[in-house]
Amino acid sequence: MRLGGRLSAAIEILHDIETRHRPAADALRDWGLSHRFAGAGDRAAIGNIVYDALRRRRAAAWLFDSDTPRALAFGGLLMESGTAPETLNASFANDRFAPPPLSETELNLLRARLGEDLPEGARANVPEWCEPLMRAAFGADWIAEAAALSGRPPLDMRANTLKASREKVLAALARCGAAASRIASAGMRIAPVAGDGRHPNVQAEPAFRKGWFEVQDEGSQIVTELAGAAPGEQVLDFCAGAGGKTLAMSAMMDNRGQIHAYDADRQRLAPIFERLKRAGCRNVQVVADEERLAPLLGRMDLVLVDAPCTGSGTWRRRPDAKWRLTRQQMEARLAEQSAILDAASRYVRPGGRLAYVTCSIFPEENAAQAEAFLARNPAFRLADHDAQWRKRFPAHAGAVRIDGGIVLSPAMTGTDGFYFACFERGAE
Ligand SMILES: C[S@@+](CC[C@H](N)C(=O)[O-])C[C@H]1O[C@@H](n2cnc3c(N)ncnc32)[C@H](O)[C@@H]1O
Repeated sequence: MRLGGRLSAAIEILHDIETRHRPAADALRDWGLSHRFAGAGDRAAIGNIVYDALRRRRAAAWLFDSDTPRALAFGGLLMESGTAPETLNASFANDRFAPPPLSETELNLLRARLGEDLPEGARANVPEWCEPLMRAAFGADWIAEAAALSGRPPLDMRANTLKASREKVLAALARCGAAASRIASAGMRIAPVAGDGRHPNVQAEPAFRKGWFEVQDEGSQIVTELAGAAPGEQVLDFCAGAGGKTLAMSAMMDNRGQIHAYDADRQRLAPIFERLKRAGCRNVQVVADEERLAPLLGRMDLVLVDAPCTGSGTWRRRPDAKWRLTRQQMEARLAEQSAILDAASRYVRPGGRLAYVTCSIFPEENAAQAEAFLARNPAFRLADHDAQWRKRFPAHAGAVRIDGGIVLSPAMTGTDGFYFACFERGAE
């Protein structure tokens, strides 16, 4: 397919996402299934146009004074590629699958707007109602932080040290362009794709099938390292889901001690069994019924709450979720977070710790939850996060924002946005 055909496909898929309120990944997959002639390269290029349009939706809409799928697709492509509008039009010549070229009116508007500074909202590319939340999180840096959340993400992996060192995995992945990541101790990174490229399918690599590594954002690896599960400890992973952090903790514990991996939603836990087997984790017990946690009350060295949240820190990877999120949904997550924190805290032994994690950058889900938890639960006190960060990552002192706990973000740490807070239960 030529660029024009790919752009037409992206417009069709954006239309599907907008009108049927579908997740972008589902709309792309369905398009691929009904257009089998399109090769992997075409599908990747179309996916890039769709995701770029969604990541920079407000800027694209401002460029065209319109938020139709056509405006978003053209706008995202022009901004990401830096192509001149006239050059794009010229590339449609003799391409019967190309969309109608940019009209004179559109060209005139673009000529004016591409030379102007984008207004704040368009530079930030977040929904209007989220702007005060971003300001509260990052103060004067909020636009730069929001803009970094609108970029393309890298592909991050974690070497599974139960089976292989990072050096060994990097050697096995040499042709994929992976390098050691900056902060996480077992992290590896493949840079964001450029142009119409795509990341290699690392899960098809023999090293993946042998369990030598997992795909996991570096931010997720960092917060798990901060939680600090140690060999021999008793750990409860209270929101284990598919087990991303369970697996990482098992490796940190060198398979010694015990992790109890619980999730309120059985379906979410389903993939964990296969993952544990492949990764060679032998110190994990999966628990699907809350009643079965009763013997653990007051006995855990560490309880990890990887809470359900708005996911605002992951908008680079799931830009469609950015525009679907509502204040009501956020309120629902806030209520869940405080209830889960209270429930999970009951399992911490005197002298033990409770780690709270979200993949959100909004203070209401983060520092405000931490503060409210401490006010409700005087047996706990906030850990010294600055000291904790410096101890764990001495080469990166000052790389993060301390807001009650620790804030990570694409602009500060080059990772997804995450929050980590640790509460220590007093010894009795
Ligand atoms: C952020 S996800 C967990 C991701 C997982 N820890 C990982 O690293 O792959 C949040 C999880 O919390 C679970 N959850 C929601 N409400 C819960 C509750 N009341 N108790 C325990 N888990 C809950 C959800 O089912 C979901 O799997």
